[in-house]
Amino acid sequence: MSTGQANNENTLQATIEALVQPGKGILAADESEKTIAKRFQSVGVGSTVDNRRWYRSSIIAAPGLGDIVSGIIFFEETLTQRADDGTLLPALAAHNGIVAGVKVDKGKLPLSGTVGDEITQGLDGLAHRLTQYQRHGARFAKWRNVYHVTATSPSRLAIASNAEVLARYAAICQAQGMVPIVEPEVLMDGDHSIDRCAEITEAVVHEVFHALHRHGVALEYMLLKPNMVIAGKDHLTPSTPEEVATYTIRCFRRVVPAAVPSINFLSGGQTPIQATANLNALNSLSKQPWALTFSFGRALQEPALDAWRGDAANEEALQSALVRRAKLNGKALLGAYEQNMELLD
Ligand SMILES: O=P(O)(O)OC[C@H]1O[C@](O)(COP(=O)(O)O)[C@@H](O)[C@@H]1O
Repeated sequence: MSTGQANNENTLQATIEALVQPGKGILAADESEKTIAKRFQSVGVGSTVDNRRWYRSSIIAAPGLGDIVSGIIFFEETLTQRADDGTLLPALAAHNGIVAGVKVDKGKLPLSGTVGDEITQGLDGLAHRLTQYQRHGARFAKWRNVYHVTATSPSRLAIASNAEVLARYAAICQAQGMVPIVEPEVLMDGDHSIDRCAEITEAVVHEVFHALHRHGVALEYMLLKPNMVIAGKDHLTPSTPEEVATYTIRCFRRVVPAAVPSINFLSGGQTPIQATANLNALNSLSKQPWALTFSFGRALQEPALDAWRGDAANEEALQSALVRRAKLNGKALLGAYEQNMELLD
């Protein structure tokens, strides 16, 4: 092994140790411009550069957040923004005991040759961008692929080509000393059953690990950010936490190698309470080879956005709503969350 490779491995290992800590998870605050505009609109706020800067600096600085959140995924723009007192936001995160990462994909496009499938773009120039992100303090990266579920989708082509792209991204990150978060998201949109979600998730994640192997990605130095196995939002009967836990664990035991240190679930449109209850059920089963934790976006931020509603005077309420939700998820990591905790302050 060359000295460069050994240095890289030491860097990757240090980042994994900072991110994968008992009782902690990751906060996803990397909404693209279109997505953050939707989230802000839901609480009557316009998505200006300064509103995004102010809101994100408030969540990053939330007192006590670092006790439950080991890392925050930033959107590119956030890396170079400053808090009101002039502190750069990655430095603010470090000050709160939190590692900064960054979303590096460039969104999705229709996948030619398919009906309704999409492919994520952003590989061109990625190595160069990573160097810049690292200079701004990012130590890990995230790339999201999406898979729509219908009776005939996703196609084999979508499963194969998205896996290839995700593996190339992960290999480029590791070569630069950045830990990749690998996110294949089987969407919850639709009326499909939990069995259909399990079938697709198993095929998708299996293909992703096959591609990661082909590209020589070291599984010890990556994190997986998948969907939970759950029925579609419009399915007649919603999945119970016990069903979600049983199906999810069965699926991932089949296709995720034990070398992966941690599975950090996305919330995917589950309500905050539902996501916490499901995470709790996942951690109530027998011990698994990987940590089972969160990398929630909406399920952590919804209460904070609601408390804020665009008024700076609500900063304390925003921050305490976020930390409260994070703490409830912290309980879920121990399998110690109970629904009546929602009523407590
Ligand atoms: O804005 P985009 O690129 O569509 O991403 C949407 C969001 O999906 C996530 O990957 C998962 O978020 P959720 O937990 O809200 O499903 C976030 O990291 C990201 O902000």
